[in-house]
Amino acid sequence: MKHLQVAVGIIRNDRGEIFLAQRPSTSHMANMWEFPGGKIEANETAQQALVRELQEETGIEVTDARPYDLADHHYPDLRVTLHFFIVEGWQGEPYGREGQPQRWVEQKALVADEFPPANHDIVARLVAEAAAV
Ligand SMILES: Nc1nc2c([nH]c(=O)n2[C@@H]2O[C@H](COP(=O)(O)OP(=O)(O)OP(=O)(O)O)[C@@H](O)[C@H]2O)c(=O)[nH]1
Ligand SMILES: [Mg+2]
Repeated sequence: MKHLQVAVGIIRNDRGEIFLAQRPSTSHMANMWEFPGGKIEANETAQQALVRELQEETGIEVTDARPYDLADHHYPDLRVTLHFFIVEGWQGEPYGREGQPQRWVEQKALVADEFPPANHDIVARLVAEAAAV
């Protein structure tokens, strides 16, 4: 089975809101909400892929990102390892550069069911940490 390594950015602003994008209707996990990101190429570190993907998908230049968590998931047709980063420094203003709908959501108001199954534990962790503040 194909196994993808994926770099994913949890972009958080100073109001504690997180940037979400909607996956295209024709993609894997169509129409689900996601943290922007994409596949790590063979010649890249996870961090390099993160910077490149956020440039391509949201137009921002990442200046501060730190590793947050890893998630492994087996979809019926595909295995993914997601490398999550918390992104709290960037230049520019993120937007759906590939035309995808976007929204900012308070961290404590994230809803796991809106995300692909591979994200569920991470979303639960983010909500729990927001509630603990
Ligand atoms: N970007 C992103 N991908 C995720 C998340 N959760 C999750 O299961 N994935 C899965 O990770 C895989 C790769 O992500 P992707 O489709 O964004 O990759 P990419 O930007 O390189 O896509 P491309 O092939 O169109 O260039 C997909 O199968 C997608 O369903 C998430 O929160 N963000
Ligand atoms: Mg992507």
